[in-house]
Amino acid sequence: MESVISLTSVSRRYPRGVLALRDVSLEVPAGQFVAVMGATGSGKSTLLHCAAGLDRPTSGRVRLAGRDITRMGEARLTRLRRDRAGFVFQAYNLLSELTVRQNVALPIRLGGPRARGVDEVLAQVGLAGLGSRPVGELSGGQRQRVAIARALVTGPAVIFADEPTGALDPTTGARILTLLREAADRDGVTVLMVSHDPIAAAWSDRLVLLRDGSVADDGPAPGAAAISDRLKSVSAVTA
Ligand SMILES: Nc1ncnc2c1ncn2[C@@H]1O[C@H](COP(=O)(O)OP(=O)(O)OP(=O)(O)O)[C@@H](O)[C@H]1O
Repeated sequence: MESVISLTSVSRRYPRGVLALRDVSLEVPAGQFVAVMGATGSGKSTLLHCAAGLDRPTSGRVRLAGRDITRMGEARLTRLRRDRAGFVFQAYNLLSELTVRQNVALPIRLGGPRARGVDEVLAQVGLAGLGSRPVGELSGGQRQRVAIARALVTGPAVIFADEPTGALDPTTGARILTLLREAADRDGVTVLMVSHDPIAAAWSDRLVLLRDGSVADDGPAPGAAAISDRLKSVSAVTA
């Protein structure tokens, strides 16, 4: 089966010469939950942005949900992201004056597919009673659940998550990770998550470790303690 995320020999050089990704290849099948880790500056966010079509590689090829996005025009790319991808970032990216229900319905208001009912996804993330509350009144964990509900409402092929639990306490973070795990297991959504936290990464199926913009290790995710050791060994070589 074709990969939902496919990077072939992707490199990304920023202005002023920083080579943030070096010849990265990655194939992620449907329903796989992948954690990307590495020292600060190793290229994690750049990898996620290139995979999601939020940034363009300097060389190499990117496919997303079966489409070659390497040279796709901005308008088509925006529609593809809207229709096939969900985003859960640390800063939530929610509109705090709008209600929970309005935030979740936003991708549909913007023309995305109405794959799921708003109330149905709110129930799935445990926010059934909070639909009419302004997002500005919610806790961090509740806001992140709104972000996940909003990501799920269009029935995406993939969810891109950048430090989704970075601002949350461990218990609240575990609830968010349970929801991402469920999206992969129950709905077959592919999840690509960047995280600094070995405990968060231990929820994934597969761990990709970056070092200086290259894939240093790629395999089944072990437990949190082993992830922490691997991360240290990968980061130590850089230092
Ligand atoms: N817009 C940009 N312009 C120039 N250089 C950039 C830009 N964004 C990132 N970089 C550089 O590219 C490299 C990789 O950055 P990236 O943000 O992908 O790393 P990261 O692993 O996500 O880091 P962190 O864990 O600190 O978020 C770093 O050296 C960074 O300074």
